[in-house]
Amino acid sequence: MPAHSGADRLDAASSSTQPLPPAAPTATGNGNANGIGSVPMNSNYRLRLIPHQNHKPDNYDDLQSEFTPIFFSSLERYLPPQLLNVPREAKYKYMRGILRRYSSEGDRARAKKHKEYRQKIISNYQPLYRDLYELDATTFFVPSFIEAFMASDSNIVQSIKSIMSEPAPGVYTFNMLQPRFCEKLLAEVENFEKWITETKFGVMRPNTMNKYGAVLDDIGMESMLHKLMEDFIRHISRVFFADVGGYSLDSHHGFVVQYGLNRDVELGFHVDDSEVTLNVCLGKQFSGGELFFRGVRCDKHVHNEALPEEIFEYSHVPGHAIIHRGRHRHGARPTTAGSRVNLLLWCRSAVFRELKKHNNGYASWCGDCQREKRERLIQAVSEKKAEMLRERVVHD
Ligand SMILES: O=C(O)CCC(=O)C(=O)O
Ligand SMILES: [Fe+2]
Repeated sequence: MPAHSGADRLDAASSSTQPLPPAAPTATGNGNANGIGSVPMNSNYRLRLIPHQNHKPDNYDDLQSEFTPIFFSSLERYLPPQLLNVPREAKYKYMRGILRRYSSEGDRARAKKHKEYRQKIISNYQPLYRDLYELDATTFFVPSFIEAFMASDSNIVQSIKSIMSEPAPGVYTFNMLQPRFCEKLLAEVENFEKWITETKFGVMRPNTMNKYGAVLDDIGMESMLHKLMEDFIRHISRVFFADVGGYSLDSHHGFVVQYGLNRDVELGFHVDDSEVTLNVCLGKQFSGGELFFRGVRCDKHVHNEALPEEIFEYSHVPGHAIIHRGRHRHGARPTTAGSRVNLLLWCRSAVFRELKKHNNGYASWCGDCQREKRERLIQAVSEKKAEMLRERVVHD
């Protein structure tokens, strides 16, 4: 059964990063640490289930490894306490041992190819604005966004809530990016597109649903976007999305999508390969392009009809962000005039994915799982009641 009628194609909405259904691991090798970092592994290699939140990991950018450096800085927080402060080389060897042990030959070959692909871009593409490649909160973000994260530990939840609107359950919006930052990022993306055309470079698009768009992680923005996730998005996730990993977000897929004349027109109905998705409109001027939402569902219920109260439409505003669970079914209406470019950050949690494997098919965040559970409870209560009544009749 289609998720809802009309032109939305939940079943056709496949992407290299998220065929639907079933949710599949990323095919782009872009930093998904699935299956690692969450459980004791064997007597030689152990990781903690809960990360050391206050530990500041080392930087592994300069190491020549078959794995992306961000894997190591993410994984470091899960090291056993006695390994947290040993020399970087020792931590690196330990973590590389884990990664080698728990990744298949195929995974490693794909990761190696992807690394070479990135290397090719980074050594040939000349960025337009180098200052975009390192996170600088004061030039990237509007003051209200920065201030919300400066509150003390005891006030941070209230402070984050104070800049958010919740126009529909589980969908939050807030002002985030400065106009000048949006302009520069748009120009950088245009510059990259120009380079692709001139050099005829065989670029990989963010997913198979887009013919246009660029993976920002591939052009050198991976560590900047990782910092965005670690320093800001994880805190938001802790407040609003505790049921899908909360603060444990530890890897991401960062990209832009482009719509308009000679670009993509719309985006079919889908779910993201993420626990939490941040979507920020960069501009420029456009008509249409609204996001439509149809409720949060697990794999088992992903094609079920939406309830009327789950139907929600959102109009993008340049500079403003929308954040939602990756499993919140959605799509984008046609951009009917002008040009629209959005920045997407699909944030993932290895711990959440590991724990999800053991949830016996019940997803607390899925609207239909919740309804089924409620119905089972009501059924059980009424059976108990009937039994008690029968007993009373016998007694009387
Ligand atoms: O066009 C948009 O704003 C939505 C993009 C989106 O949902 C995605 O890339 O996963
Ligand atoms: Fe999406």
